[in-house]
Amino acid sequence: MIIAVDGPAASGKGTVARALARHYKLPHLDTGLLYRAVAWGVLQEGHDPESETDALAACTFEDSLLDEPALKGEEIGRVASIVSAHPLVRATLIKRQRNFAQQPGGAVLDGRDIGTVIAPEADAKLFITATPQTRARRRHAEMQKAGSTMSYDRVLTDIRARDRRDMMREAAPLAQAADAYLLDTSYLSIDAAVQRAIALVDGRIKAKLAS
Ligand SMILES: Nc1ncnc2c1ncn2[C@@H]1O[C@H](COP(=O)(O)OP(=O)(O)O)[C@@H](O)[C@H]1O
Ligand SMILES: Nc1ccn([C@@H]2O[C@H](COP(=O)(O)OP(=O)(O)O)[C@@H](O)[C@H]2O)c(=O)n1
Repeated sequence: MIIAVDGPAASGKGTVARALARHYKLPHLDTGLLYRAVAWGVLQEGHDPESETDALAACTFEDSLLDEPALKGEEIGRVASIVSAHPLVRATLIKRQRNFAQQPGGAVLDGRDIGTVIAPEADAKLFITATPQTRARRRHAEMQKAGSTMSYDRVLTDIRARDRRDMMREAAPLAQAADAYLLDTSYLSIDAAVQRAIALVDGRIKAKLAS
């Protein structure tokens, strides 16, 4: 079974995807980490994220880089959204994601284009969302815990800028697949969001078995 989980920054898609993977005993891939790894490589070299050639040169990296805690930073997320708009960067990272999705037994993947491009054949697709203010509050709390002093207003501005960039780009923009369930987590606790996601996936499995 392949489960595709997409959505904007700090919507809770990673939290839901990890919980689904645990529940259905499936491997999970946070595909945002791949773009973050490219961003990391570009910054390490002092290269320009707006340059497709520079970004492409950072697409070859060891899997171990994905465990690097520094990839989680907000600045890396911002640069990831710049490098991820380059079509050749996306094309280079596609195979890795498709191989993961198509492994025997299935997988859960979360990102921006899983239901639309990476695994359009997924058995269940969720599009997780929340208001920009809710997402900024969550990201701000996370950052404060990690020692950041960035203001809530700045986090909100950055989230809106990232939404715009991810939705407006030509290559695989952030979009809800036509057959994805929309799950708005703005007013749901983590537990409630996870229970709702499991119910939606169970419903999809039952419908598939019955058809
Ligand atoms: N429904 C929710 N209610 C409150 N906090 C949440 C909820 N879902 C996720 N969070 C918190 O918000 C932050 C961002 O969640 P995460 O799953 O990493 O988002 P994403 O993967 O979409 O960027 C985390 O600190 C997470 O614990
Ligand atoms: N499948 C994906 C995943 C991430 N990305 C890009 O990578 C950036 C970082 O993604 P992420 O999922 O790690 O970011 P958060 O939602 O966790 O903040 C996003 O802003 C997207 O521009 C993408 O283009 N396609």
